Amino acid sequence: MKKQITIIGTGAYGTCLANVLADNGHDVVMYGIMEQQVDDIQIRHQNATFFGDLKINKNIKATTDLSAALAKTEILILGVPTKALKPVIQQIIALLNHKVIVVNTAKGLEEESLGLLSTLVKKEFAQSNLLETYAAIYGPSIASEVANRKPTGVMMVSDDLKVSRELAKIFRNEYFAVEPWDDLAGCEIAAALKNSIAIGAGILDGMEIGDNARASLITVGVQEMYAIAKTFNAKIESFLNFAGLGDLILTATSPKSRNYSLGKLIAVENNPKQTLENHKLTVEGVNATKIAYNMCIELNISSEIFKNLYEILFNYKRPIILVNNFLRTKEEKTND
Ligand SMILES: NC(=O)C1=CN([C@@H]2O[C@H](COP(=O)(O)OP(=O)(O)OC[C@H]3O[C@@H](n4cnc5c(N)ncnc54)[C@H](OP(=O)(O)O)[C@@H]3O)[C@@H](O)[C@H]2O)C=CC1
Ligand SMILES: O=C(CO)COP(=O)(O)O
Repeated sequence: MKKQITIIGTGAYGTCLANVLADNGHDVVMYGIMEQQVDDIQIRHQNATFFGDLKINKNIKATTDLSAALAKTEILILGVPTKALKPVIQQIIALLNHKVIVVNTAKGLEEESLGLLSTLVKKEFAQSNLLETYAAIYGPSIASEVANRKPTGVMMVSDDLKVSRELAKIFRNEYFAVEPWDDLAGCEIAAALKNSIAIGAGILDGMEIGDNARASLITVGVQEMYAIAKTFNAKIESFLNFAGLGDLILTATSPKSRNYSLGKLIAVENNPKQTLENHKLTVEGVNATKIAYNMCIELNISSEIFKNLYEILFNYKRPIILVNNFLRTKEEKTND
């Protein structure tokens, strides 16, 4: 059945999901703050900021009027980065007058409470009684490939598998495979922390340390990610599926990933402070590293990758420290 879907944010991922959903015959309206991007989508059926002259589905509507964008919505997709979630939700609640299903796309964690984004979103909606269901979409899905209708596998995750199944049907098509799942904590932590590991992989590749080293870093990385996730009762199966392994492999190996690319640049320029100050793209892994580092301290988890990445990204230590330390296993440290 045709759904009324609103996408908040006219960024790369919001736009490619709008394309998937419009291809599936749903009514899609995008809300954006950049007039030029909104006009590009509404009038020229493209989003040149992210996808050059690629034409997107001409039925996608776009507006800078949030109230109009929310008027008929049944499914609200949050397509903004983690740091914008809270203010955006507050704006939405002030204008919304009926219940909605919320699907989050942001890959991050909550800094203040060292907690999950699902908890943050549900808490923000709690007083309003406007949240019907919360779900999130995770998996290896570089936006430009999805926009070009290249085969992609993702997971639709909520607390209730039945709800995930219903939502997955709305998104699924011949190029966009959507697997329903019910482990929000596991998928959220995997989705957020793979971005940090991708920065680490980029650093190693920028220093031309080798393929063995990259594979080893990814392996130790997934162990550190899962050690944190276990404390949230995450399921190992989440880490063996698109949200975990799939997205980690993609983001930690593809030059199309902004996290991986930032890591590479940090290594090549060898001046983390300057590289980070000059970098303007959305790179969720920087803040995720700070949160993971603090989680590890709080939860008493040993972590060479998050610790050394934190030193590089926040104390501007030289990237070589990651190379020197990431293979210092727990066993070795016990024998020190
Ligand atoms: N790109 C990808 O391949 C994928 C991204 N994701 C995740 O999706 C999330 C969004 O990423 P992505 O789309 O790539 O990011 P982009 O930087 O491409 O887009 C983010 C969009 O959100 C807009 N925005 C920011 N703040 C607000 C606000 N307060 N109100 C309305 N719009 C706002 C930005 O506008 P402005 O430019 O004006 O700031 C921009 O248009 C991230 O968490 C990312 O990790 C998930 C899967 C794949
Ligand atoms: O999450 C992504 C792909 O699944 C996008 O990764 P980047 O944010 O590193 O570009």
